[in-house]
Amino acid sequence: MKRILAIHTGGTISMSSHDGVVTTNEKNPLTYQDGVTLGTELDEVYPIQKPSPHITLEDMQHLREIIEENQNEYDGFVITHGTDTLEETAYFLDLTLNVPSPVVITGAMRSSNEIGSDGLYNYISAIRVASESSSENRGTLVVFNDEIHAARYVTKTHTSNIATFQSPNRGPLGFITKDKVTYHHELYEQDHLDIFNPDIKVGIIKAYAGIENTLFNALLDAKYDGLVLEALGQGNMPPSALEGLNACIDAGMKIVIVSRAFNGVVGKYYGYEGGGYNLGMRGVIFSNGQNAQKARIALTLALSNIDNDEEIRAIFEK
Ligand SMILES: NC(=O)C[C@H](N)C(=O)O
Repeated sequence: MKRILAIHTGGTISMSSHDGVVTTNEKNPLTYQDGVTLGTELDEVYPIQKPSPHITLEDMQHLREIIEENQNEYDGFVITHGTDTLEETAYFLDLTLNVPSPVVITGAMRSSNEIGSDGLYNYISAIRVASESSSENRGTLVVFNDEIHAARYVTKTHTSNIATFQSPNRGPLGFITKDKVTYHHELYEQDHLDIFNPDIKVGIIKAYAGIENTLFNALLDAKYDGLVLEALGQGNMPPSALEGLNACIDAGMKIVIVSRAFNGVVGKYYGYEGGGYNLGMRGVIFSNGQNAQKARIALTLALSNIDNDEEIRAIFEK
């Protein structure tokens, strides 16, 4: 029998709806007493009880430590989590953990007492995935609505639909049916970034037509170490913000560019003022496959661990 540790952290999966308003419960009502019917010995702990917009990088580090401390006692780990920042926690754990056992995160879009609540179903699916030997050495997995996604690529795509978690450009790693768990993608090579330095500050700025320098100057004044820039299209910026952006580059702030567009790649493509080619020639890093919030997790950890520019670049430019 596989030994599974479920770590509950809060989120809608632990909440209830009253007169149409979803509220937190002081005590998480989520539990599954019948692990044995899934062929598991299930232990449940409740170290955090927060809606996921309240989750911090320190909470993510705490979850990592719980898993590392218990890695010899359990064969797999399940985390239940709010969906708003679930992908950030999943990616933080994916980058920092170095354990072969499955680590599976899930949550719910409908709270515990709503009709069609997806919480218990997703939880049981996550326990099943965490109990499978084929889930080992795959990094952190996100299980939702019968699909298994890689932490690196998955994102929340809908504010309320239960099929919200998708991996744009990639698709799921596998799926869950009534009788089995199936993977149709092979393992992918994971980065491992051991140290989390809570003093590293990385912000996100989203580009828009006519964006001003002020946002960049604010990060500069607050001495941010890094910036993830959600640029336009294939990685271009309006000229109106170039003075601020260049001041950040000159000050040594590490800049990673992702796109405001949902699909496709960024890179040194356009040679006009503010175009990606020109920005690339100034040394910015282009990130493909990660959205801004996940590039921020990766850049925070990269700056915590590495002081070599090319090694940092290699984390993103795969
Ligand atoms: N579905 C959810 O869990 C959303 C909720 N606001 C949370 O992330 O905590």
